[in-house]
Amino acid sequence: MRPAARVQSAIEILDNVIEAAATGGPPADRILAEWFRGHRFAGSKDRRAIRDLVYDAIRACGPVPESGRAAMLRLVESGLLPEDLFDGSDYGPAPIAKGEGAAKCGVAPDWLVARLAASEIAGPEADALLERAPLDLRVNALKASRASIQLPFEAVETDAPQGLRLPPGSPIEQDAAWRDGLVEVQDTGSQLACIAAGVEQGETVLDLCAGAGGKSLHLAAIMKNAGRIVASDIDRTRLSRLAPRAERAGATMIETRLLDPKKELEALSDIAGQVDHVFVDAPCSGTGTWRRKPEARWRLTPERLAAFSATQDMLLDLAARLVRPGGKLHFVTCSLLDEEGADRAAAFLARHQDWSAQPIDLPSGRARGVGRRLTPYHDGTDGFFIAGFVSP
Ligand SMILES: C[S@@+](CC[C@H](N)C(=O)[O-])C[C@H]1O[C@@H](n2cnc3c(N)ncnc32)[C@H](O)[C@@H]1O
Repeated sequence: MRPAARVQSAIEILDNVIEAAATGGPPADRILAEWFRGHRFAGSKDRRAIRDLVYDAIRACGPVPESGRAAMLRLVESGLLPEDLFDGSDYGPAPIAKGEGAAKCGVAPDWLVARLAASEIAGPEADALLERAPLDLRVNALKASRASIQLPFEAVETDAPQGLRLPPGSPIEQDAAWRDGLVEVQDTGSQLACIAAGVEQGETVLDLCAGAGGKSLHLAAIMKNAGRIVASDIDRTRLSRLAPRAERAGATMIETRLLDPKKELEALSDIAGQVDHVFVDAPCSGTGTWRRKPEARWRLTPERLAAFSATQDMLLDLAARLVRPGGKLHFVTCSLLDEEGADRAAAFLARHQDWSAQPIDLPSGRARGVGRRLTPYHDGTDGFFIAGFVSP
C-alpha cells in the first residue's frame, strides 16, 4: 500500500474506534484485527504502519475527536505526519481544506484531566499515562525460575521477584517457554499487587474478581500450589479462560465459581466468614492502563466513573462478609483516581470501624491514603492502587 492509502485506512479505522467509544462497541485492538481480516491485501508492513498511525492518533487526541480525519490531522499539526500525504490520490485522503481543523491534543477529556489532577496526577505523571507500555513477564515459579530460565529475547529483571521485561513486541507467545507455562505475560504492577497481598501456603484464598485468572495464577505460584484458591467472577467468558491457563501453568489449587450479578453471596455462601484472605481486583475505569488501551479515556464518563466507585464499595462490603475473623482483605484497582483508590479504602474503614488497615510493604510505589499507589511515571508499571485490611 502507498503511504497515503495507509493514512486513509487509519482514518476509517479511527472513525470506527470513535463510534465504538460512544456506543460501548469493541476496543481498538479488536477493531484493527477485524479491519485487517477484511482487508487481506494489507501486508505485514502495511498492518504495522496502520496500527502505529491509529495508536499515535489516539494517544495524541485528549478529548474525543470529531472524526478519524480530525484525529489524523492532529498528527499533521503536531509535526508527526507529513501534510503532503493528504494528496487526494486514489485511496488516499482528500487534500487538507483551508481552515480545516485538527482534533484537540491533550492527555484526556478536560473533566478527566481535572479528576486526575485532583488525585495528583498531572504534568509528567499524566503524560506518562500515554507512553508505550513495555512487555512484562512473570516467570512461573511452579515450573521455572528467573535465575535459570532461557529465553531467546533480551530480558531485564524488574522489581517483582520473578519479573522480566522484554523489548516491546517480542513474540513471546510463539516461544516454547510461554506455550509450556514457564512464563506468563503480566505487568510488573499487577505482579507487585499480588506480592503485596502476602498470601501464604495452606490458606484458603478467594480471588473475588478473577476475570481470566491472571492474578489467581500468580497467587497459586506464590502459595506453591498448597491450599485452596476460589476464583470467582460474573463474566462467564473470562472465567472460562482460567482452566486452560491453570493447566498450562501447572496451577492445580484453583477452582472457579461463576457468580450471578446482585446474587454474588449465594454462590459463595458455603465459605462466608471462613476465607483466610479475600483478594478484590475490582472492576474500574482502568486509568492506570491507558498505555495499553489509550482509547479507554474516550469511553469514560463521570456517570460511569461513579458507577465503578459504587461497585467497588459493594464488592468490598461483600468481601468483608467472606473473610474469617482475623483474616485479610486486599483491594486493588488499576486506576490512579482517588475515587477508585484511596477514597474507597477510607470509605471502607469508615463503614467497618472494627477493621484496621494493613500497611502495604513494597519496594515500589508511594503511600496514598492508607494504601500504596504505583504509577507509570514513578514506577514504570501500569498504574495501580493497593490497600490491605485486617478483619476484627
Ligand atoms: C480488573 S478485572 C479482573 C482482572 C483479573 N483479576 C486479572 O488479574 O486478570 C475486574 C473483574 O471484575 C469482574 N466483576 C465485575 N463485577 C463483579 C461482581 N459483582 N462480582 C465479581 N466480579 C465482578 C469483571 O467481570 C472483571 O473480570
